[in-house]
Amino acid sequence: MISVAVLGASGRMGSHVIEAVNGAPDLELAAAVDHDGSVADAARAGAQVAVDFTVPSATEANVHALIDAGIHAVVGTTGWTEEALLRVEEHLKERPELGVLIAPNFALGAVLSMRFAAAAARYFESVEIVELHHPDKVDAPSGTATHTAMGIAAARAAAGIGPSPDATTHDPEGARGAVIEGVHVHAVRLRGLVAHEEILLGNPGEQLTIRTDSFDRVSFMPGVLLGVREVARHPGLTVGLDGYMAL
Ligand SMILES: NC(=O)C1=CN([C@@H]2O[C@H](COP(=O)(O)OP(=O)(O)OC[C@H]3O[C@@H](n4cnc5c(N)ncnc54)[C@H](OP(=O)(O)O)[C@@H]3O)[C@@H](O)[C@H]2O)C=CC1
Ligand SMILES: O=C(O)C1=N[C@H](C(=O)O)C[C@H](O)C1
Repeated sequence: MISVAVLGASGRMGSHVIEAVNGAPDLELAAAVDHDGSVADAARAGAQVAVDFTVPSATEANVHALIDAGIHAVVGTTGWTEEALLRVEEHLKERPELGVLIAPNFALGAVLSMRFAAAAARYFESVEIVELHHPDKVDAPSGTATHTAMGIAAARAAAGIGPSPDATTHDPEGARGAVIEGVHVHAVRLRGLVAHEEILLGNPGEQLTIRTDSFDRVSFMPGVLLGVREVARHPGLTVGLDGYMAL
């Protein structure tokens, strides 16, 4: 049995994770921690792995506290910067036996979309991303879109491809969206949506669209459970669930 703590327990994701852990024969729920609790509660309860679905402003401190407490971490919370990831990597040197997985998206379709987009990006002149989410989401662009853009940018740089063509010289309202490593990202917030992303790739006379849709948060649970089961076997920092998959 793996003993699991859930941070952000009463949130939209945390409540699904609790249900998924309770339904898994090889996992047991050690602690459900919310805003008024802390990582110390997870440690006192003997958790081996903690799952964090909290808020961008809290997640880094949670991960450092989990490392100090000797608890493996599976993190879905978004908002991570390169500097914050480096700080976690540095901290893990003190506890080389621990694993930390930070995954911007646990839905298998989204994980595959990111891989497909990076593979396709070198064959198309233009690429842009549209992410679409429920209006209660606090961060934009989404962690998934940011990770997708970074993967695309890395693939294009490795292939020696420059930025997508764009004649825009006048955009006082920022209509061309955020630009992440040269890739334009557009964020839609709409009641009724859960989590969706389209990667649009264009060449003269053709377009490839890669689209992933999470219609329900149950879509994230197989990936979260994979992370919980695998994290202790992957010491150090892993960014992206694809690091645990045979892709
Ligand atoms: N990687 C993935 O596959 C996915 C990632 N996400 C990401 O997960 C995060 C959470 O999303 P979602 O569940 O929709 O958000 P919610 O706002 O529904 O849930 C966040 C929860 O965290 C609690 N919380 C805030 N601070 C702390 C803290 N310091 N310790 C413990 N709990 C805390 C909040 O409590 P209170 O309300 O009292 O402040 C709330 O219950 C977001 O960053 C989102 O982008 C979402 C879906 C999938
Ligand atoms: O807040 C959400 O809902 C989601 N957040 C993650 C992100 O920012 O990419 C993952 C998924 O898109 C749902």
